[in-house]
Amino acid sequence: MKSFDVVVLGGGPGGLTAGMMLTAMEKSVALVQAEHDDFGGVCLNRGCMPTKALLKAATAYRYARQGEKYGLDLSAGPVDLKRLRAVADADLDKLKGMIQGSIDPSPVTIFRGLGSFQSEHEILITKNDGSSEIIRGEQIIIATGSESVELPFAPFDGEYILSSDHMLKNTELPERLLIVGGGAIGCEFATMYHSFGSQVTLVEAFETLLPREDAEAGKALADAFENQGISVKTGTMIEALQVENGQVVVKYKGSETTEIVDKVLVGVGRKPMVAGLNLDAAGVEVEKGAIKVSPAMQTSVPHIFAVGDVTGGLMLAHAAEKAGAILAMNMAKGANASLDEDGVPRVVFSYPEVAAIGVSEVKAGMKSFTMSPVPNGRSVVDKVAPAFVKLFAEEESSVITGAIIVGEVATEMIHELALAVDNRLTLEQVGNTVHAHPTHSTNVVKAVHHFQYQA
Ligand SMILES: Cc1cc2nc3c(=O)[nH]c(=O)nc-3n(C[C@H](O)[C@H](O)[C@H](O)COP(=O)(O)OP(=O)(O)OC[C@H]3O[C@@H](n4cnc5c(N)ncnc54)[C@H](O)[C@@H]3O)c2cc1C
Ligand SMILES: NC(=O)c1ccc[n+]([C@@H]2O[C@H](COP(=O)([O-])OP(=O)(O)OC[C@H]3O[C@@H](n4cnc5c(N)ncnc54)[C@H](O)[C@@H]3O)[C@@H](O)[C@H]2O)c1
Repeated sequence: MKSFDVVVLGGGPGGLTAGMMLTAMEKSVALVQAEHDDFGGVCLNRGCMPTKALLKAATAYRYARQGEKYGLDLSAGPVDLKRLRAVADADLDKLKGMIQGSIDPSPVTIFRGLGSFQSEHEILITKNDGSSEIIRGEQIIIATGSESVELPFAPFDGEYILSSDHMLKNTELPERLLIVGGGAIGCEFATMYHSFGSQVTLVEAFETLLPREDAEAGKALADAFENQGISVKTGTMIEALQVENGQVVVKYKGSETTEIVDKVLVGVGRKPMVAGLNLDAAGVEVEKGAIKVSPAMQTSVPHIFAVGDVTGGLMLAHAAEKAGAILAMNMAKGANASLDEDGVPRVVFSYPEVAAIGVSEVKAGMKSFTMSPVPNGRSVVDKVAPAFVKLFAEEESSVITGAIIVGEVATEMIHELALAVDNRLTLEQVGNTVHAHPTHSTNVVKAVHHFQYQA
């Protein structure tokens, strides 16, 4: 039986980062990746990157259709999703090549297949062709990611009731698309398909979109969506989705009216990928569907660790990657460091974009300030809505503890506030920093100044 210092299950941002760092620190590492994805995990194969490639096409298409606004005569024919997907695939191939380029020269040992526990040190790897082998790890990292959650009354069928995985393979533009769930997936796909020309209805159970974020920002996003023509139904639950004659009949809870759509995307969250791991064979405990870990990512079995989406919490690629790096250092140096989730930016690539850092509500000893969106030079010539900026700070010290921005390039703008939160910078320090003209970021400094001088 082949034996390694560390066996890593899952080659997404969390597992790949941890595995490659441990290899660089001269551990013998086996990286086990299921055959249905290439290295890069959900993020590269069916998450962050294909969605962002298609959202870029959506932005280009939106600009082309609004050429007149800029004094341009542009013509935009209908969208061919097959062609867009082929372009996105070429991007993904480049990115996969870059990952492979870092794996190839490294001494890491690759296994392709599904890993599962045989005992607390042994992993069975089963390939699609049925062949299998068992390897041993002195230590083991579980980094198997997550999978889409289904609606109990309407399981995925891949044709009408779709997960984000299905939606990314879809090559037909639905005339009417219902999206269930106003989280990151719902808002990004609403932007994508609305831009491509579908009639989109976005349904969220809570009263605001992105309900884990600040409610005012969620409302600002919903208003922007409504102004564009996306139908947003917050505080709304669906009772039934019935496929009839090639369409889906949508029945809302507490209402007699029904709606007919062509396809439904269900984006109601993701759950840790623990199925099939045979965790009982190793005695690894699960809590609320996620692998139970200490802040330093140790499971209930001391030599087994878990990182990324499979641990629940923030399901973000950069969080998994950073946690993977911390875990690798912990394992190599016997340390106990943990990921500070307050320092992880949370961004949504909708139109407008939403980006947040740190706290999302006023806690004891804190104050907040919401700046009404004020047009500036950049927003006027770009012909876009000015950024909504909300800031949170400690009452006494004025140290910035959180921020949320809704607007053009918010996902880039957030990083100065991430630096502020991470380094306990004050409103004064950020306010004294000269911001280039004309940029959207001048609204951040304007918000800081208003916050400093408010009554
Ligand atoms: C549509 C969509 C868009 C997203 N967009 C963004 C974004 O823009 N920004 C962002 O930060 N995050 C985004 N995310 C979330 C991001 O993809 C995840 O948070 C991130 O990929 C988690 O990394 P991970 O390493 O924990 O797991 P994953 O990336 O899920 O990787 C785990 C890998 O392990 C493999 N695996 C599973 N079980 C086994 C097994 N038994 N044996 C071997 N291999 C196994 C899986 O096939 C997978 O390839 C998006 C997610 C989705 C679904
Ligand atoms: N840009 C990004 O970083 C990005 C993009 C896409 C996905 N992701 C990650 O992927 C994960 C999954 O995304 P997601 O959007 O599916 O999950 P999510 O948890 O972000 O949002 C799901 C939403 O669905 C709502 N919901 C749940 N059940 C519902 C129901 N029956 N009817 C109506 N609404 C319902 C919830 O209230 C919630 O607002 C998230 O952790 C997210 O962070 C990140």
